Amino acid sequence: MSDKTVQELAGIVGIPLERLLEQMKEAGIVAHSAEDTINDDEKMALLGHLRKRHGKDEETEASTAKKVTLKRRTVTSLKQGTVPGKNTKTINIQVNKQKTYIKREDAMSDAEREELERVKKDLEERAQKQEVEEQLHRDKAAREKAELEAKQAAVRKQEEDARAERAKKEKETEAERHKAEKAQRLEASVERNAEKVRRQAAAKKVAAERKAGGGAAKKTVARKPAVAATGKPADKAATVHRRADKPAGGAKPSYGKKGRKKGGKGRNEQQFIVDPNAKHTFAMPTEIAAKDISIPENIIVSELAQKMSVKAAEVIKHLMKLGIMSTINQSIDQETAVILVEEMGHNPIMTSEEDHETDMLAEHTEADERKEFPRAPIVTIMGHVDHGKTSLLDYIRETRVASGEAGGITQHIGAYQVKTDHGAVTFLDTPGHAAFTAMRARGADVTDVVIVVVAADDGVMPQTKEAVEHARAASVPMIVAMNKMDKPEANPDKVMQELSAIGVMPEEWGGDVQFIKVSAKTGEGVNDLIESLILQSEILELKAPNEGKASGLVIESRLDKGRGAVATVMVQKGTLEQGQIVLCGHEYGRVRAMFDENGANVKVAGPSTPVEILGLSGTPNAGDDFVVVTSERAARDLAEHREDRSKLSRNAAQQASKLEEVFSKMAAGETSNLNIIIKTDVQGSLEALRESLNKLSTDEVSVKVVYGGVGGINEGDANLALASGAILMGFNVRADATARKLIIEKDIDLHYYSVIYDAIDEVKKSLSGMLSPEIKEKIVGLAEVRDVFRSPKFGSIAGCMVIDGFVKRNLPIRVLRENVVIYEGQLESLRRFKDDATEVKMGMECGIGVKNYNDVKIGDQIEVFERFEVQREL
Ligand SMILES: Nc1nc2c(ncn2[C@@H]2O[C@H](COP(=O)(O)OP(=O)(O)OP(=O)(O)O)[C@@H](O)[C@H]2O)c(=O)[nH]1
Repeated sequence: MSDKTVQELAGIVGIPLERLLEQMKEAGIVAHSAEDTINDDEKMALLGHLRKRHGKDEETEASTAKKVTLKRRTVTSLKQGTVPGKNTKTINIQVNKQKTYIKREDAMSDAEREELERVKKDLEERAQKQEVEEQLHRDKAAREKAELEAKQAAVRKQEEDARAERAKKEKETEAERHKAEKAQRLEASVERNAEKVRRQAAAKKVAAERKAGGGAAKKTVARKPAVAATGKPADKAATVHRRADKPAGGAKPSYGKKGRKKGGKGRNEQQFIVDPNAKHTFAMPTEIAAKDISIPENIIVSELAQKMSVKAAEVIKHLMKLGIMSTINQSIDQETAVILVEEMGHNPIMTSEEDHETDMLAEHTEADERKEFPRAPIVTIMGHVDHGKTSLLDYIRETRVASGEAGGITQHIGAYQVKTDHGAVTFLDTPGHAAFTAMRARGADVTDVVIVVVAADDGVMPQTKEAVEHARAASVPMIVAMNKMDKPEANPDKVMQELSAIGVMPEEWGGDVQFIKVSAKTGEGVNDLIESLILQSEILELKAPNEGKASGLVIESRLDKGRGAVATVMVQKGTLEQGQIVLCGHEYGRVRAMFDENGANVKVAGPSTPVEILGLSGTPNAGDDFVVVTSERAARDLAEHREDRSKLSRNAAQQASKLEEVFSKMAAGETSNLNIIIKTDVQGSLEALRESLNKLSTDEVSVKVVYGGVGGINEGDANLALASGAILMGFNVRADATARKLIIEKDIDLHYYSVIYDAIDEVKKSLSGMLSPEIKEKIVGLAEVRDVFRSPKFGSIAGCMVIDGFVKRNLPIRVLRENVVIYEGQLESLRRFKDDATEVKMGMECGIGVKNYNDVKIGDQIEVFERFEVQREL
């Protein structure tokens, strides 16, 4: 190692010159400037000093071995000799090995050592610095924590103070409220007592006056001074009135003998201030207090009035303002009621009857949180006429049911269950689309799977397509049964082709519909069909709870002589037990007895089981739901509620057309809708007219026959025309007297026709705005046939009474029987008391001879009319 200047050493070690000089100074090495040299000893001395300063002992350091020498000696023996075991010589061979390990440090160059030292020192300094920093950090954290805790304590204290303050205030307010209430009560009590005193005084006065008037005046008058003489009552009266700041005499007449007695008994009267001038007044409310009025789907006018605390007449008046004529017992729909309630300054709250019913039902039925288990599929068979639906059902029933159940089939009910090795299948024995759609129309989707039966010898027919459509519309999976496979002409491929053409793709062709070849005659494939049904139900994962109260649907019902109402129900959930109370649509009752499809008495029925039940109050409709409820009373209430609801909705439906019409007319204008009511003499004309008129609808105008019927026009027809804003058309029929009155009164548009073409032509022209001058008929008079005479000259002569207008000779007439035109012709003779007459007025009798008509009868009417031309206005 060579000597180096301080400057060079500082460069090597990598520390500032000043610092090195300082450290050298501390180590006792004399060096003043950068140019001073520093030898090896001095360097070592400096290093030793630095180590010492950093807590390391030079000696210890020095004492640690810098070199380690390992020595090993091995001795081996070698035997020498010709004959083994004799004259042998052993030679020992010793091998000495020595290995010296030198500590790496010692092997370092000075520069490297210095470098190492420098790094060490640097690390040490950094560690020191870090320690100081950490200490500072710890101090800071401790300070912050203390501060935070202090703050939290302050906040807690503040909160506690606020709470205490609030509690104090509440206590005070409560005390004040109590005080105020007490004061109020006291005041009210004072007022009540004062009122009592006033009333008593007044009553006494009246009594005294009456007595005075009835001869007892003397006595009363005589008593007065006596009372005054005692001083007592007078004093009391004086006390009372003194307090009221009124002269004592004011109350004098009120105190007779009785008054004194009373005064003596009850001291209350003296304690209160009485103002005889005070009057009990009633201030009329000046504003309507808006109420929340709950409005169901339909509400009776009187009920609505009651809810708003007004008279029904008031409600009717407001309805009139809205253009609605109603009576007190009429039901109005929710929409109208809402408008009305708002008009009358209240807040309408719409409620749904369904919600109400659901709430009512929920109280008495089972909440649906029950555990579900797999159930049997419910199957409907559909298909074209004569394709074998009934035969297939019969085959299944006969083979399965008869073999499985003792006693065979004794009874036929609308559904039955067959048991198979793989599980049960329930068949709805109502083949055909009508039953299926009728159930669906009632919202009863009871079917899980549809079997579409197609005769393999016949192929896809119109009703097959319809069946497919129905199954699709109901989103029910289908299985195709290709029936009559026993027939030689059976062609299943054709069936598959035809069905796939309408989108029913067989599984074997890559579709999702199972096609099964069966024969209802031989039974071939029926097992496969049932198995595929079971498979389908497994795919559908049909499940239902089989415990708890039952619910389901009515399949059919009938009235049986001796047994009363009999309903076949399908249990969908839970278990139905004999003796339970059921609600079935609008009917209810205790299940007196239950029978299965074989007529065997059963006590319980689980999901997918059809049973016949006895004990209902009436026959429910197919598709009605049934539920088991807790009590007969609840069942009756619910049944009545449902009955009311349906009545109300029937009423409302009748009215809805009227209301709708009012609004739609306002919104769409007069020409957008042409409603027509037609009455005809025969059904054939009605259908022809209805069809032709409905076809006249265009994009701009919709022609709608809102009602059509056979027979004369009656009051109901006129009312309906009024309600629906419809025109009335009589085809060879006439309006009766009451209808006529209403028609005239309400200015209803009535048209009579005798030729269908005329009716259609007129409507068509009026729609296209091409109205030609109109030939109008005016009925000028009406005579009623009271007697019929035979005249050799004129044939039958009708002895009539003119009941309306006048009858004039030479005018055309019509003969009406029960308001239906039976003859149209000419008046041939008109006589009054054997004299010819030109005109006979209302209220007079006359004899009418009708040209070429001899069939007139008592009770007929003879209508006299005239024709004239009217220029149409567009
Ligand atoms: N050969 C043969 N004839 C069958 C088969 N299935 C039904 N038939 C006959 O086909 C005819 C019609 O059968 P139904 O069961 O009445 O047919 P359906 O579809 O119920 O007829 P509707 O009730 O009128 O719609 C009857 O004469 C049955 O005997 C079958 O698999 N093979």
